[in-house]
Amino acid sequence: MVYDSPVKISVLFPAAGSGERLGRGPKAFLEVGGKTLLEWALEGFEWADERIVALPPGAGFTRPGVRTVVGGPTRQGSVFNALRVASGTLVLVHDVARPFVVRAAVERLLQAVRGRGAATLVAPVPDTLVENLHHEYGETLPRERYRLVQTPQGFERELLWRAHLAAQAASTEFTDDAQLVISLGHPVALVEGDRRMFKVTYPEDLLLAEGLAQVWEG
Ligand SMILES: Nc1ccn([C@@H]2O[C@H](COP(=O)(O)OP(=O)(O)OP(=O)(O)O)[C@@H](O)[C@H]2O)c(=O)n1
Ligand SMILES: C[C@](O)(CO)[C@H](O)COP(=O)(O)O
Repeated sequence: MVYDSPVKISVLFPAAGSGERLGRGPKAFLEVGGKTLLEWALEGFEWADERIVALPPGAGFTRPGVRTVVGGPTRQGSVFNALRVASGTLVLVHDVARPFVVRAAVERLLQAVRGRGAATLVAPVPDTLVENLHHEYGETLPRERYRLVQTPQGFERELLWRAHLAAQAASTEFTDDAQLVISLGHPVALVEGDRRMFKVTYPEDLLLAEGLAQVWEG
């Protein structure tokens, strides 16, 4: 897609998860390096025209220039609630569970979204990849064929909206927005991400995040 003039960009932040695998309550309000994960994620997109956060039900958060909505029971539901009030031509969706936002990776993503209409950051698989065969070493998979999916993911807003409406009509649930768009038959470009944009998922990830926060230069 070629855009004649600068386009409005909305960033949606699903932040309504319960953080079960971490076991410390909703992750959005956990602190690393003296800031909550939500604050880290928002700061990474301060340049955006519009930022919309889907909060856990009952949670309060106010910040000038940031809109909030109530999240849904699933990540997909939370993104849907934010998307329905978004007004940008392009929309990025970014997990607040990924506090470290690498600007160069986001720039690469935006360039792909402008050209292809849909793109996601991905990272290589660093280790040998093996099938778990009832707790025994199964078949090894050719890791160069696989990628770990990161966020942000970016889309033309109209395309993502149609994908969410179709999934809702079919009662299908996906773990990310790329799969929603693919289910409409639209390809999603893979763009080199950055391993620092890891998802804080398990307790030990908090230690890694704390260490990275100490040396983070934005
Ligand atoms: N109902 C939900 C579930 C998840 N999320 C968000 O989606 C992202 C996905 O990350 P994940 O690690 O799965 O977060 P949680 O769902 O909180 O973690 P867990 O699955 O361990 O409960 C997070 O930013 C999370 O806040 C959301 O907005 N609404
Ligand atoms: C969107 C995502 O971050 C891509 O890796 C991921 O799927 C979300 O986390 P979940 O644990 O699947 O909810």
